[in-house]
Amino acid sequence: MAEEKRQFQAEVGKLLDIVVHSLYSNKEIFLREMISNASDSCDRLRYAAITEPDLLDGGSEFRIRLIPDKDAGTLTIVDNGQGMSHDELIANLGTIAKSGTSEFLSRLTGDAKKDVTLIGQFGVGFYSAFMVAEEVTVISRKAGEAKGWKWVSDGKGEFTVSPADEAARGAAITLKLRDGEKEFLDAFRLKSIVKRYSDHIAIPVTLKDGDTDEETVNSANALWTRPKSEITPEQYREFYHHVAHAFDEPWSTLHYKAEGAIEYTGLLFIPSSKPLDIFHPDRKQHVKLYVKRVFITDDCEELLPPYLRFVRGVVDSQDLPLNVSREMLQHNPVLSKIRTGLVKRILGELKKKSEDADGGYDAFWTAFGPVLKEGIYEDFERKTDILDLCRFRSTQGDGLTTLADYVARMKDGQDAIYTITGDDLEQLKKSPQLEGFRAKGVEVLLLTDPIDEFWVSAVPSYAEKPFRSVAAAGADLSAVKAPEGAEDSKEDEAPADQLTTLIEAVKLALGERVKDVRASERLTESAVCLVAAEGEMSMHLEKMLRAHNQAPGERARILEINPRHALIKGLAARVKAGGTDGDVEDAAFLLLDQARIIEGEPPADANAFARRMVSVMEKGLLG
Ligand SMILES: Nc1ncnc2c1ncn2[C@@H]1O[C@H](COP(=O)(O)OP(=O)(O)OP(=O)(O)O)[C@@H](O)[C@H]1O
Repeated sequence: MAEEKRQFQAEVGKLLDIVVHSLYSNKEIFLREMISNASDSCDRLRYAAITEPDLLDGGSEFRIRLIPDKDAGTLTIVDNGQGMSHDELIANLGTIAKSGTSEFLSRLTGDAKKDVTLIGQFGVGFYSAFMVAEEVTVISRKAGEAKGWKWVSDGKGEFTVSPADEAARGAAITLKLRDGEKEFLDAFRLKSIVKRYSDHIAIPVTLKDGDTDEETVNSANALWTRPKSEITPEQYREFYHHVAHAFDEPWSTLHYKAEGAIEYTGLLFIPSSKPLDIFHPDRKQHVKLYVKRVFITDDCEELLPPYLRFVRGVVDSQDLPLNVSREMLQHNPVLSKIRTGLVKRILGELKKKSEDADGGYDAFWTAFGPVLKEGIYEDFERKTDILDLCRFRSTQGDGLTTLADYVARMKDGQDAIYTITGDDLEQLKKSPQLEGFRAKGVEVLLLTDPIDEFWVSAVPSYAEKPFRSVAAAGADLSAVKAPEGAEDSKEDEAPADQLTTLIEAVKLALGERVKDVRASERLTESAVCLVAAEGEMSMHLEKMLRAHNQAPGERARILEINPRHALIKGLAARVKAGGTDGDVEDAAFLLLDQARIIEGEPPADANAFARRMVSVMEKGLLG
C-alpha cells in the first residue's frame, strides 16, 4: 500500500494550531505525556496477554526507552506495549475522542496567554509533542499483527500513513526537535524530567546516551506499593497527573492498605478543579483497577458509585484472580466489599476535610457538591452521611451552611426545613414566596443545582425535620411567632367578606388557568405569587423538564393573593361594592400574568397581556 494522506479532524487542527504556536513555558511535559501513553500501552498488553499469551511474542519484559540522537536532532521514545493498527493510528492520532473537547475548544479565546492556561488544564496528550517537534514520526506494530505502520506529520493539518515493514511490537515515536528545543537531547536534562514526572511509572524507563550503556532512570516500582513515608508530595502529585490524565493539584490524597478479610491498596485523589466531563451522561467512575500490580481495567463500574466519579487513582487487589474477566467483575463479592470500603474511606476523608476550617472544603463543595448530592438518593445506606457533608446557600448570611447548623437555628414552632429551588441564586433571593418567611425570621435554603429538585422530593427528612418547599402549598408558618413589632394584624387585611368575594371573582375570571385562588400567608410585599399544589411537581422542576421536552403540558398552579396589599384591598372593596366587570376581569388576568413573569414564565397570551396593560394604564394615567 502506498502512502495515504489524511487531514486531522477539525478539532485536532484547531488544537494543534494552538499547541504549535503556544508560548507554553512548561514544554518539558511533552515527555511525561509520551511516557504516560507508553506505560498505559504496556499495561494494556500485559493484561490482554493473560488470556492471549501469544500477544507477547517478542518478549514479556516491558520497557520504555528514550533514545536521543544529537546528530539527527531527534528524540525517540520506544515502547514494547500493544502498539496501534493502521486504523488505530488514524483514529487515535488524527481525532480527539476525549469528552469535554468541544467545551474546551469553545472556551478558547484567541488570547494566547489565557488559552495557554486552558491548555495546561485540559491536557493535549500526544499532541503536546508538537510543542517541541517540527515533525513527529510514529512507527508502530500492534501486538498480534504482522504488519507495521508509519505515521508522519508536521502538525499543520495533515498526516500520512504508510507501511513500515521493519516495525517492532509497540510504538517508536520520533520527535524531530525544533531549533531552540535541542535541550531535550541532553541526557542530564532528560533524566531530571523523568525523575520529576515519571519516576512512579512501574515499567523501567531507560536512557541510551551516545555510546554509553542503557541506564534505567526511574524507580520502576508501582508508587502505591511503596511505604507512605518514602513518597514525597511531588511524587504523589505526578502520579496523580499520570493516573488521572489531569493537570491540577490534587486537593486530597488518600493512600492506605486495607488488611483483614479483603486486602487491597488504595491510592486515591480528589482533584482541586472540576474536570470538563464531570456531567457527561455516562457518569463513569475513574479509578483504575489493578490485581497484584497488574493493570486490569480503567472501566470498572462496580468499583465506585457514580456519585464519587470525581475520585481518581488506583485500587490494587490481592484477592481477585489475575485472569479476572469483565464478566467476572460484575456482581463480584470481593469487588463489592472493596467498593464498600472505598466509599467509607472517601466519605470519612471528606468528613475530616469538612471539619478543617482551612481545608478548602467550600471550594471542593462548589466543584463537586452537585455530584456528591446524587448519592443522597442513590445510596440509601449513606444518605445521612452525605447529607452531613452537604453545604447550602440560605437566606441567612452569604456563606454556606450545613443542615445541622440550619436545624440548630430553627425558630420555635418551626417544624420543617424550608427550601426553594431555582436556576439563579440572585433571582431566588427575590422570590415573593420568601417574603413571609423572611418577615418571621425563618431561614430558607436556596437550592440552585438541577440535582436539588430530585433529592428534596426523594428524601423525607433530616434529623426528623421534613424538607418542605416554600413554593408549594402547605408551608404553614402560623405556629412560628413573628419578631416583636412585625406581627401580622388582621386589621391590615381586606375584610374577610370582601376577600371571599374577590377570590370568587378571580376564580371565575381565570377558570381552569389556575388550580385555585387563595389568600396568602407567605406574601408581605408582593401582591401575588404562584405556588404548586401539595404533592405536585414544583414549578422549577416542571420548567427544567420542559426545557428537555420531557414534561407533559403546563400544570395549573395555585394563585395566592396578598390580603394586606393595597391593590388587593382596593380590588376587594370594589368587587364587593360593584360586582364583577371587565376591569376586574382584566385585573385578574394581569395578576396571574404578573405572578407568571416573576416565576420566569411568559404571560400565557402576550397580546392579551399587552392589551389589558394598555387599557389599565390608560384608565390610571388618563382617566
Ligand atoms: N505509545 C503508544 N502506544 C499505543 N497507543 C498510543 C501511544 N500513544 C498514544 N496512543 C494512543 O493514542 C491515544 C491518544 O493519546 P493522547 O495522549 O492524545 O490521549 P489520551 O492518552 O487518550 O488522553 P489524555 O489526553 O488525557 O492523555 C491514546 O488513547 C492511545 O490509544
